Amino acid sequence: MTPRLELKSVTRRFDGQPVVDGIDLTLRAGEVACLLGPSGCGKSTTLRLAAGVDSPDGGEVLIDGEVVADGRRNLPPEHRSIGLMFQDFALFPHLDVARNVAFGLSGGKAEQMARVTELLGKVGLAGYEGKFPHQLSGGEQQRVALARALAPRPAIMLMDEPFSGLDKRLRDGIRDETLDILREEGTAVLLVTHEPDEAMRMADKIALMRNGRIVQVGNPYSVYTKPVDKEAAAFFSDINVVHGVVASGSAETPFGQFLTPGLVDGADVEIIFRPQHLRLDFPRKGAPVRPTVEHGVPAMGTVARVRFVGNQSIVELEMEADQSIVRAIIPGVFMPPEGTPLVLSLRRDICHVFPCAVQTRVDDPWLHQAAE
Ligand SMILES: Nc1ncnc2c1ncn2[C@@H]1O[C@H](COP(=O)(O)OP(=O)(O)OP(=O)(O)O)[C@@H](O)[C@H]1O
Repeated sequence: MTPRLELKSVTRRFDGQPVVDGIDLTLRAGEVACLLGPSGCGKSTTLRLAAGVDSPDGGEVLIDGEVVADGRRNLPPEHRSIGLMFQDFALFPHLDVARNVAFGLSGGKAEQMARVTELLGKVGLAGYEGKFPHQLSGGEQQRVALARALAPRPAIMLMDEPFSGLDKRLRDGIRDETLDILREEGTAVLLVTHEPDEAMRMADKIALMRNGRIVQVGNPYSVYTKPVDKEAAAFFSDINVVHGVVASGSAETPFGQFLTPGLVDGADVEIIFRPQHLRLDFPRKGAPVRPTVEHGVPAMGTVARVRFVGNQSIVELEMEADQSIVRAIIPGVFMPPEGTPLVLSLRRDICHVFPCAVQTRVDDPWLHQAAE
């Protein structure tokens, strides 16, 4: 099936610097894709190139298989069958809700009003036709903006941080409703966000960006559980880092050995894991701490600090082996006193082994089997 939107090696430079640096991305009918990355990595510029409000220096933008921009020509946004929603969704203040929604519609008056009524119903604003933007809350304005963007039945909706102006409680609800409506309308969506939670919640596909490039693409589960590098792992949550040095195909750490195939002896590696994956147990008197295939070697640590944050407890521990600090997130209330000795264990299959920067990486960087 021809993708709805395709970016091929798209490049954009400002002042000679590549801000979008050879991006490849496809968006299929009905798909919701997120461009996710830190501030300044080039997400909005990529979206603007897809929209046609900016033109690429190199590469191609295709819509339904037709080249709409390639560095020489640039089809304007109004001819691309796209809907746009930006953070500053600016409704026309002097037009009522009905006329705001009908703004981009062609056809007869009755037909236009039928579509307006249909969409206002969908966004939960039936009967709001005659109100003006200043009479609406932020959330209601956002819904009108969505209805306006959807009115001409765009094949693609391009959204740039559209929910960031809304307060958090409102945001979650509107985000879900928006997604339901977009799916109902069958619109393909490219959404820009710097919030991993938002991307995980909304996207079928996440394209993680850094310095103008896409460093990883996949569904939320694979991007979260199989990060391509330490930065990709750290973008989604706090991480713990344990160091090791390669000797004969594995690295020794306080949690036992980790396999490091393809890395030369003497190479520094980092073993990455998320705090919610660290298991804590009280030591059993007289029972020795035994390694298992699944968990490797348990390590000893003592509680350095505990914070209770409502639905979970964050426990900082000092590792006995090297006095480094690791963090565990335990659901519910777990508040052992400072200085309590605990046994720390770690499932091998959720750890990621990466060589430290500047070394060459092997094919399967998230390798993590027990070496014992
Ligand atoms: N018209 C422009 N002229 C010069 N530099 C620009 C222009 N537009 C964007 N930039 C620069 O390009 C870089 C990427 O900007 P962009 O807005 O695409 O990033 P972003 O990932 O969307 O960031 P944010 O999440 O903060 O919106 C930034 O350093 C920005 O200053």
